[in-house]
Amino acid sequence: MDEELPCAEVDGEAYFAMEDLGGEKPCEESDAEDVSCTESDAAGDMPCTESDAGGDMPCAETNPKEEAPRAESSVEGEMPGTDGNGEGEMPCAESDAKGEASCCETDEEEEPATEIPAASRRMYSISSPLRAIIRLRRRYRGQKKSRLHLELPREKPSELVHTRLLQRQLSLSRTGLYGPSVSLFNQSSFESSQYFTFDTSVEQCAMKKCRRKKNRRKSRLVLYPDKTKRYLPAEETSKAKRCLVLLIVIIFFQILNAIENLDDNLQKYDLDGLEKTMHREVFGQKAAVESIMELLKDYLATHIHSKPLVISLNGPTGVGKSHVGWLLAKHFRSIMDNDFVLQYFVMHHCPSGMAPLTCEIDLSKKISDMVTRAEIEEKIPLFILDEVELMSPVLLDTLSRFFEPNQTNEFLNAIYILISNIGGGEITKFVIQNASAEMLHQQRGVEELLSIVQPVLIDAHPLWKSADIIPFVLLEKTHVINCFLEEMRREGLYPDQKHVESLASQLSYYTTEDKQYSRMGCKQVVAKVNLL
Ligand SMILES: Nc1ncnc2c1ncn2[C@@H]1O[C@H](COP(=O)(O)OP(=O)(O)OP(=O)(O)O)[C@@H](O)[C@H]1O
Repeated sequence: MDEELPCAEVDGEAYFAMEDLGGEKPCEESDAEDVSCTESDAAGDMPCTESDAGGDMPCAETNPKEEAPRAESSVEGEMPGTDGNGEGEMPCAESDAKGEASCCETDEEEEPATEIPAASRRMYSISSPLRAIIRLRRRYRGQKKSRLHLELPREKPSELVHTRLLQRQLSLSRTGLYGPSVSLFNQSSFESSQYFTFDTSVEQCAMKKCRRKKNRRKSRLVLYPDKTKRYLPAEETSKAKRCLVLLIVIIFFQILNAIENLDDNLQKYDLDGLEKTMHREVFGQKAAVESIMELLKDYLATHIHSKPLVISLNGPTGVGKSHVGWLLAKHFRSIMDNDFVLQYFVMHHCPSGMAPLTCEIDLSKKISDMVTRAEIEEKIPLFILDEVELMSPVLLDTLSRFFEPNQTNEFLNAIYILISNIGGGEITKFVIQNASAEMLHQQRGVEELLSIVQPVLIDAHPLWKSADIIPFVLLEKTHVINCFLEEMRREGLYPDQKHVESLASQLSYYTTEDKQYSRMGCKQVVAKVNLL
């Protein structure tokens, strides 16, 4: 028993220790130790006997795939020679009976007959309970090994082998079964061999995993720095901001409403219709008509003004100033009531025999009453003052006070049309001198003409400083013919072209190189037609 017990304890470890020392030691070498071979067979988890049976498998082949089933079979007690032989007999006999390539059967065939009985005898000499303990211990170790494989599933097969070899080396060195030389060898090889590196790598791997986890936690902390809030700031509702937005919206709608009101005013006064009428019935004064309509459109676009609109129609006699006055009065009377249009003729309303103070009071009363009524009804009154050149300086002064901007609103919302032939001589001279040039009917010519006429008017009275001056130019012969045709149609006469031309030729003209300008305009046309 002294020799058998160590053998029983050594079991698989002794065998693996020999493998480690010898590298790939064939089974015959391990079989040289009878006990180890027999125990391996008895346990059924040692591959050495199989390699012996095959004769070509090295003993170092510790294929886990082959070990696992053997361990299971041992646990289940299906190993031949133990469970099959219930009396504790060697499994070899039953294995032979079944015809299976059992390990012991192979040993018996290959090993000398003298050695087999000795080994069998030693094994048989161990009592059945002891062998059962040995078997249980081996099964437990086998299960432990298989558990180790499951714990390291990603390791490569070669690395697994090295790991197991290292574990067994350490086990051997602890037990001291192979003496101090073996322990020393294992210790030195463990310290200097490549296995140490591998083993360390396993630990490093575990360390790296731990570090990775720590890093992950740190990275999460980085996402939420200490001085940063970890929640979205609550939106503060500012009342001032709401009020500002409301104010902007109100202003926007007021602007929109004002724009619509502008269109409403233009439609209310039908300025487009007025413009068409003016272009149709006023001859030779295209620039003047356009200027008048532009001023009216600008002023009548809104009801709020800083000063009244004062338009001064100036030009020589008979060119259509009063005619335009009549057309404006007719149009605005058709749009508004007669109460908001005043035509003031100086020779008629303030004759030469009347006291200037009376004319002043009368004119002031007429204007004040009309603007007051117009303000109540939100309308803009129109004052057409003709023959202004005949007004006394006192009346002009009175009139000028109504043009000032520092007044109440009702006086600011009014249109004054001043008709006079003041500056007519300067306009006639300018037109004759520039007859050949086309600038007369262009903006540049109008501006130049204004620069001549305006000083003359302001010199006559300062009220023209606040007036928009519209110069009426001389009418050409073709315009005079049109005046005849229009007047004959108005009187119901047949407009014979040759007759009209002969009538027009009876008037006097300013003759230039290629044009004829009527000296009296169309003033004599009415009288000539009345003679027909
Ligand atoms: N440009 C014109 N287009 C159409 N008709 C005109 C034109 N000019 C004058 N007439 C006709 O001649 C008549 C007299 O013209 P109007 O009274 O307008 O002249 P005026 O410029 O006012 O001259 P005055 O300064 O002497 O009063 C008008 O009744 C009108 O029929």
